[in-house]
Amino acid sequence: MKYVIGVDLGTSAVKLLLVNQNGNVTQEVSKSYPLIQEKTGYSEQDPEQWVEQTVAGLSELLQEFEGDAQDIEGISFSGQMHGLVLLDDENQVLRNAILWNDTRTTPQCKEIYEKVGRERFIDITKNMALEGFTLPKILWVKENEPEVFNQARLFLLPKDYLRYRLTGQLHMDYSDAAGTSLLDVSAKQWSKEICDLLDLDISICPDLVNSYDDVGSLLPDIVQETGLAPTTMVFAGGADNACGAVGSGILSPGKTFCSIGTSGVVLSYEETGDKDYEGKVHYFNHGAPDAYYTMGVTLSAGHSLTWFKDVFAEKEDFDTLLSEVSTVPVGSNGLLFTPYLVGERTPHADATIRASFIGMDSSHRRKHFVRAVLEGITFSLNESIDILRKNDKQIDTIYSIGGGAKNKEWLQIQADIFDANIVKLASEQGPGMGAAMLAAFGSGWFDSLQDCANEFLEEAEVYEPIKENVEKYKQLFESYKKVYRDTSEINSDLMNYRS
Ligand SMILES: Nc1ncnc2c1ncn2[C@@H]1O[C@H](COP(=O)(O)OP(=O)(O)O)[C@@H](O)[C@H]1O
Ligand SMILES: O=C(CO)[C@@H](O)[C@H](O)COP(=O)(O)O
Repeated sequence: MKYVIGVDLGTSAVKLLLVNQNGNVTQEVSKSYPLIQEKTGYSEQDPEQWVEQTVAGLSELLQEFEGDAQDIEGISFSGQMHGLVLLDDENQVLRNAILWNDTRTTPQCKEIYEKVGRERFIDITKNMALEGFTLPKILWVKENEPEVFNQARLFLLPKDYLRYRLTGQLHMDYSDAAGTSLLDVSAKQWSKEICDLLDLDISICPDLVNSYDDVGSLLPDIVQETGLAPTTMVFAGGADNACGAVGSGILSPGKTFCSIGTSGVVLSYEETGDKDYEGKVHYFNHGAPDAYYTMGVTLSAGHSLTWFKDVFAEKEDFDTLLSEVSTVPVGSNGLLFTPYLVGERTPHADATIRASFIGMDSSHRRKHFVRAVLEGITFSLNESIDILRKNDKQIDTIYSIGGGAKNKEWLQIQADIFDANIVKLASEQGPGMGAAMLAAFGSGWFDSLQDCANEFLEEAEVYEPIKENVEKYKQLFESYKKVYRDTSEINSDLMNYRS
């Protein structure tokens, strides 16, 4: 039997999947690393920890692997998007990586619009200038840490740095490059115009490759440390959402997924890169050949539930915390939650907004808060679905992936709020599976990613919307949307009290 490995470099952990030629996940390893949050709005990680934990995870995987290491033909990567890794002329990391959920760069986003022009910027990058994206982070370092910036020769994204440390080769794939705000998304090339207008040397941008391209082999010391074979081919991989799309079969028009990980994403396949969504949703290059996708992002989706658990139920696991959700009625007895713990992206690009519980009543118990958190996260994702539907997308079936797809009640809540059939796949590890599929396709096992999806992906369960709940949620969604409008000014005042 032959195998491939999918490495998903997530925000909370790196997850490794060993997948055989039939698409079965035969081994899984997960290794976590911390976030570094020095101030409100800051979110960083030490790239060295990504490398250490991935190498440790690969060694563990290989120790337990009963086959011959040479049977593992390929490895590829899925990575948390947008994170800035700056390298000097000896390819040494210059500072901690600044991550996708770091929102310190509001002034730099303004500067981008001032110098490039909002319309022109969206025309080239197909996206708004958002705090989480990479370009404003580069400008922040340039302005705030000139001694660091002056040494910077190249920037990479998280999984590209990890791959560099495993292979010694420097590249970035199109799907991840699309999230930097420096790529001309339709033309698939770095934008010299944006670099020039912002006084950046275009040589800071790495060489571009396809997600399924063979980019070299493992370094001898990595082979030795992990037990992998030197013959294992390394494929570039892609942005976690592009890989999630591959790994849940979003490979043709009309297909949509909802992913609830640390962030939450609603993503839909696009055949071309030339539609005009005016930046209302993200519009990026796919991991599949010549394809694109649109998506809306809830910054704090699973993160809201994790936050609630850490603060109010530290010692419980998610299954215990969620065990009473089905005993709470639709609408959590009048308790509403908005998941803006770290600001928001879609539909409100707003780094200042913060979360709310509205409607607290002395009858409410912890279980009401838990259901309200699940409903609030799902309402937020429904705002993205709303935008896509208003742009003539037909969304009647949604593939649900990520940690949030582990809970049956939550899957039913998704079906009822989205008013769509929710399909849970046999593996909810979309991005890791997508990375493995890129390695399988790159290794020549299949003629196309679609053929690979036909072989690898299996629908496990379908959740249908319950009419009565759909109606109740439709009304509540209108109240949910008012919370942003009515709390944004208060939250902006409260900024003065945050440190
Ligand atoms: N058993 C569970 N039931 C419901 N939600 C869960 C469960 N386990 C984890 N989650 C949610 O999934 C999130 C993690 O999802 P994951 O896809 O692993 O994230 P990431 O790739 O961002 O690290 C957690 O933040 C949590 O909210
Ligand atoms: O910023 C985005 C997408 O634009 C996030 O989706 C990140 O890519 C990280 O996601 P997770 O760690 O939640 O998977």
